[in-house]
Amino acid sequence: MNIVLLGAGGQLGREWQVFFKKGEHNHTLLPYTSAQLDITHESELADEMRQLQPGVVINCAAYTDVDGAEEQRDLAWEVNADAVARLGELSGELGFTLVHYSTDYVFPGEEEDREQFPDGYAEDHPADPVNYYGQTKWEGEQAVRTSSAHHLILRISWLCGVFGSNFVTTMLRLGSQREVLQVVDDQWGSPSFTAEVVRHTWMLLKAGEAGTFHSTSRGLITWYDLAQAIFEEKDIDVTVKPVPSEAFPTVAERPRFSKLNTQKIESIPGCTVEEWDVGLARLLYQLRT
Ligand SMILES: NC(=O)C1=CN([C@@H]2O[C@H](COP(=O)(O)OP(=O)(O)OC[C@H]3O[C@@H](n4cnc5c(N)ncnc54)[C@H](OP(=O)(O)O)[C@@H]3O)[C@@H](O)[C@H]2O)C=CC1
Ligand SMILES: Cc1cn([C@H]2C[C@H](O)[C@@H](COP(=O)(O)OP(=O)(O)O[C@H]3O[C@@H](C)C(=O)[C@@H](O)[C@H]3O)O2)c(=O)[nH]c1=O
Repeated sequence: MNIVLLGAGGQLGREWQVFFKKGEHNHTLLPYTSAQLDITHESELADEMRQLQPGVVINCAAYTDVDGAEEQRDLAWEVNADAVARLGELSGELGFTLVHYSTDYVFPGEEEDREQFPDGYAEDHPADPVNYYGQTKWEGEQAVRTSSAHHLILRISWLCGVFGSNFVTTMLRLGSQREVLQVVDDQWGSPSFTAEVVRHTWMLLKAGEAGTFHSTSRGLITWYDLAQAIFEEKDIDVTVKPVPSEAFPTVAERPRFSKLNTQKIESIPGCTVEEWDVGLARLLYQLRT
C-alpha cells in the first residue's frame, strides 16, 4: 500500500520517516516536504493523489507559528483549514484513509477547567479556541469530520521530539546562553512526544479505528515544571523563575489549561500512555550530543 506523508520536513513528519525506515511492514512511504508539494495548491494536490492512489494519507503539514498566525491570518487559514478541507474531499472521492493532527489549543483553556476536568478535556468537549491558530485548526478538524472521509484526527499537545524546534530544544538552547530564565507557571497541560504520537497513530490505523483521539503523556504540569525538569535531568545550572502569563507577553493568547484526556485512546490495544517525565528522559537522552 502507498502511504503519502504530507509536511514530511516538520518535526512529526520527520519522526514518521524514521518510523518507516525502522519498520517491519510492506508499505511504501511517499514523503512530501512543503517544497515538493504545497497542500494549498489545490489542483497539484488533487493530481498527485489521483495518480498515486494512496491507501493512507498522513497530514503533518500545518501552519504552526502560534503568534505568527495572528498576523498571517490568511495563510494560516489556507493551510490549516482550506487545504485540510480539500484533503477531506479527496479522501471521500478516492477512498484513502486521512490521518490528520490537531491541537489542545482548540479548547477554551479556562483556568477553572483545571479543577473541573482534572484528567483533561475529553474528545467531545466543546471547542472554543482562544487564539487564531486554534481557530484554524478547529475549522480544519470540522471540515474533515463533516466530509465523507474515512479519517483519524489525533489531537496532540506541546509536541516535542528530536527534530526541529520545540520547547525542549528551546530550553536547552536558552539554558546554555543565559543564567536566568522566566517561564510561565499558570498554563497547564502535558507534552506529547513525537515517537509516541507516531506509535499511537500506527496502532489506531492497524486497529482500523476512525474518529477523534487524544494522544499525549500522563500527568498535569506547567511549562515551568517542564523547564525545571529539563534542567534537572540534564544537570544544567540555570535559575528558572516561575512567572504568570502577564510577565511573558505573547502576541497570541495561550490557554491556561489544555490537558487532553487520554482515556479513549488507552482503550485501544497497544495504546499505552507513558508518564510525561519518562517521555522527557527518553527525548533528552536521544538529544544528547
Ligand atoms: N508543534 C506543536 O507543539 C504542536 C503541533 N500540533 C500539530 O501537529 C502537527 C505537526 O506539527 P509539527 O510537526 O510540530 O509542525 P512543524 O511546524 O514542525 O511542521 C509542519 C510542516 O508543515 C509544512 N508546511 C507548512 N505549510 C505547508 C503547505 N502549505 N504545504 C505543505 N507543507 C506545509 C512545513 O514546511 P515548511 O517548514 O517548509 O513551511 C513543516 O515542514 C500539526 O498539525 C500541528 O498543528 C499539535 C499540537 C502541538
Ligand atoms: C521560550 C519561553 C516560552 N515561555 C512560554 C510561552 C508559552 O506560553 C509557553 C510555551 O512556549 P512555546 O513558544 O513553545 O509555545 P507554543 O508555540 O504556544 O506551543 C504550542 O504550539 C502549537 C503549535 C500547539 O499546537 C500547542 O500544543 C503548543 O505546543 O512557554 C516562557 O514562559 N518562557 C520562555 O523562555
